Amino acid sequence: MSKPLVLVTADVKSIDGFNWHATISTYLQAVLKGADAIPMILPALGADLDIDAALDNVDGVLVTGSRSNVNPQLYGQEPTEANGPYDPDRDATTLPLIKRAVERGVPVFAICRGMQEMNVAFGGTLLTEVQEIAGRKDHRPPTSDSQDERFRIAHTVEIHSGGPLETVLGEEPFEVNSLHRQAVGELGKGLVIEAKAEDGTIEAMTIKDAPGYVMATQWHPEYWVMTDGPSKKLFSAFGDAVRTYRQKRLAL
Ligand SMILES: N[C@@H](CCC(=O)NCCCC(=O)O)C(=O)O
Repeated sequence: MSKPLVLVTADVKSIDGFNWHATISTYLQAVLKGADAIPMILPALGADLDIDAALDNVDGVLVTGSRSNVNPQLYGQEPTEANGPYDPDRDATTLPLIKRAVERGVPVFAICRGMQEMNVAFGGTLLTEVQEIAGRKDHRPPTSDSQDERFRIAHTVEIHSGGPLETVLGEEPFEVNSLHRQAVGELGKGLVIEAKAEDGTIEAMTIKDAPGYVMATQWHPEYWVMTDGPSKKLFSAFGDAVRTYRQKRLAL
């Protein structure tokens, strides 16, 4: 069978006076090598993009992380300069993309900002500056020029029993990296917690009764996908889901 195609979401970056639609190559490499699929960057063209037409031709969606934050207006709060940077074109693309992909049963894997977007897309809220909330730990990366250092293993995650994450990774707690200052607050409609950090931060989610595979992690399995067991298993499970979806899609 030919290789499955996976849409990878893009950030909008201003470079040399132009808007570029880009993502970090570790996400693309993880789709290519960890899921054995072809990554295709979906530009953040918002309402100009026909999301259903894009989804008609693919087998999965990877919603990437990003330093920008989801605009709080999208979950009923006020934007502030301190809470930024924002990326309105990305928000206008990823929120409808996630919603439609989940509704249609297209496999979705959402990472970090991607998981936060999934929660907002289904009506949930986000907490901001988690490190300032009583009882919470600092989930931000260290300041370093070394990405290996920034994506270092940072804390333990405990898996909720009986869910799809336990099916993929087993029941034992495991270690993850951590590069965020926001976190899931009130859960969106249908969202189910799959894992938490020791300080109660929601670390993984799926969606109850979704017609297709859905997984979201607050940590970054793409970064260590070639060397870390749980990261490998997560991308391999996503790859299996997109291959199964492709078989069905091409048989129609
Ligand atoms: N901005 C949000 C989402 C965090 C996220 O996706 N982080 C990826 C950052 C990658 C990097 O810093 O290189 C938040 O802060 O919670």
